[in-house]
Amino acid sequence: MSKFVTEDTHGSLNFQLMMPAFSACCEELVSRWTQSLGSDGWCEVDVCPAFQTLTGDVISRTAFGSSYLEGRRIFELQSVQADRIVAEVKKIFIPGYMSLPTKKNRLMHQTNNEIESILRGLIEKRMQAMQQGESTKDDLLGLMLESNMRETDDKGQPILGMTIEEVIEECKLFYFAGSETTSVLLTWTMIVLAMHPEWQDRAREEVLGLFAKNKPEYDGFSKLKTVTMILYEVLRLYPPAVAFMRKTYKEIEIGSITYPAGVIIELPVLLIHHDPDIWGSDVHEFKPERFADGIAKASKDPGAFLPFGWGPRICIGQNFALLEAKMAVCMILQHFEFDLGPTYSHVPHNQKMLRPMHGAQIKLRAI
Ligand code: HEM
Repeated sequence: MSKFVTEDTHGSLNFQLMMPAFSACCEELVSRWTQSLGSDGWCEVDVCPAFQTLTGDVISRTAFGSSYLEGRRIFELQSVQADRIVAEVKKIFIPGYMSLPTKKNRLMHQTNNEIESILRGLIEKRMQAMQQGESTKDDLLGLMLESNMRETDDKGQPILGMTIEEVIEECKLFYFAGSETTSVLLTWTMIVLAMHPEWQDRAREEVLGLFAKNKPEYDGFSKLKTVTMILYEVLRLYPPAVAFMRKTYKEIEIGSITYPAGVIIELPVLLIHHDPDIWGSDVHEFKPERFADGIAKASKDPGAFLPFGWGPRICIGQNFALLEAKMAVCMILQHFEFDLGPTYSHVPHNQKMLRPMHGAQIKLRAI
């Protein structure tokens, strides 16, 4: 469980302060794509890696402020590490195997050490700057360290605040949980809007009506009705996390079945999101209008929309992710119109997360 967000700092994240980080990263993306346009005004990009860079940069900037370039390396290493873990999970599970000194396990250990040493360096630098009164606490790292330093100041040692080890774990968790998920959401949004030009036009009309070609403002985001409906419908059809698991800690009855303690139960989000008894016979169609009156009224069961999980472990980054996604969608719609590339084939595939198996080739044209 995330210690940082569940204890005293919960709620002190000021999203408005994060808007410059969101818009700076999105501006870089728009400018990279603009530079790729050919003489005919079009370019084709695989948006999967482009959005991975974008969301990694966003976490980097919001977590580490001006040190975000150093944070980028952590993101690359975490991504490699996640691929290795997924490959291991697919094998037959032998208890204790991961601790054996195999070549792969040694490599994973080395990568982990590298990630931790970059984080430790960033943290030490920041702590020194904070002690000298030079640094702000506007980013996630600053907030976490402030919690750490406050407790060490008052009591001489970190009792209730976060220890450095916990800050490191928290940074790793944010990278892991926050960047791949949001990049997958953006990837499917581009694909679906390329497949449904009528919704692309409606969304662009809304964005231009609110912001014209200016930088999107925080206050305007709450007025984005069409874009919000589109993002929800994308999260319903293509939830990045297709399932989540829980372990019973005591005997429990669910439905008419009694489970003993220690049983792992999987909640199949993808299946629930595609159940015609809950969503209606048009369940497989892209119909953002089902969210016109909000999430609770979109289906027969108000609790059936689960892209961010549910209960005490629900995603703590959901507002962050939706704001980031809105910023990216708005800026892309302001600058480009887009179609599917000729090589795109629609094969949703669950590898770590629900992704397009053969990439997301999109043709863009500046407007
Ligand atoms: C579209 C984007 C996202 C999706 C679909 C998503 C989905 C989820 C889901 C399903 C869970 C619950 C897992 C479980 O119950 O076992 C979760 C947890 C979590 N998410 Fe997200 N997430 C997204 C973005 C983010 C972002 C941007 C951040 C951070 C900035 C983040 C941070 C976390 C953390 C720290 C947890 C663990 C919470 C805890 O256990 O206390 N997520 N996310």
